[in-house]
Amino acid sequence: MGRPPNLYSFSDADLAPNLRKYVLDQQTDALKRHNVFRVALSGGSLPKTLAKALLAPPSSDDDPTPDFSKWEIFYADERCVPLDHADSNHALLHSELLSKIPPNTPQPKVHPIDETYLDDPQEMADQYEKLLVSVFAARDSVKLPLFDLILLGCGPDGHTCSLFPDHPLLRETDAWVLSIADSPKPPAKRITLSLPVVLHAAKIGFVATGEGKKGILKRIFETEEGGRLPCGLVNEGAGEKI
Ligand SMILES: O=C1O[C@H](COP(=O)(O)O)[C@@H](O)[C@H](O)[C@H]1O
Repeated sequence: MGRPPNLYSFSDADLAPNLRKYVLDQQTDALKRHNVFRVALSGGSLPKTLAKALLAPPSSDDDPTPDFSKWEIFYADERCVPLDHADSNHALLHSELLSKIPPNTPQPKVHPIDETYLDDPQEMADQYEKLLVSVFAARDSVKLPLFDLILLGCGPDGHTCSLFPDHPLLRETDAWVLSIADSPKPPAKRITLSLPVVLHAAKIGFVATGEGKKGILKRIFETEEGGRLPCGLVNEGAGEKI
């Protein structure tokens, strides 16, 4: 078991500045380490919340700003749909955040899925894994990719990425990227980072907002069975890497 997670609770008004500080602190650390900030982002409610945090004007001259020219963005999970489809996590991030980064400023490098493989989730996962290998294991072979930050959502059933409760994918130990063709939440076909990849990240942050998340957070943190839900497994397994 890793370190117990830090839990923070904010009013709606305070979430954006605090999330901004958390993300930009990770940006600062990553840029000091290797002059690039490699993040994996979830879909669902996260892109909107993140956009609100990152696109706000700095509150003071000392407030760090996102240096998107140094960002490399990957997807923690993605649905096997076209990149402009309403169900696409990339489409969501694009409409909420990417499209709003001022065009006259340097843009992040974004790694969406390859649409060639929409009908073949396993091939899609293999291709995304190859992409991760080319980025994270270009010079040395590594057992797992080391993201500087993975930002996760928490579904009302305790799923995170596209790792669902009691699903056999939770037991996968080798692959970096997995496919799922029977997601209980539509669309059925998706790809997702594996649990070992998520747990290996330098920093992992869950962002859960709104009344609707109260019940599942209670289950995760206050019941024994909550520890076996995907979100609970991340909490149990994560530890400080850097
Ligand atoms: O299907 C998904 O759901 C989770 C949770 O979404 P939320 O709307 O409850 O925040 C999300 O993190 C994941 O990326 C997405 O594919």
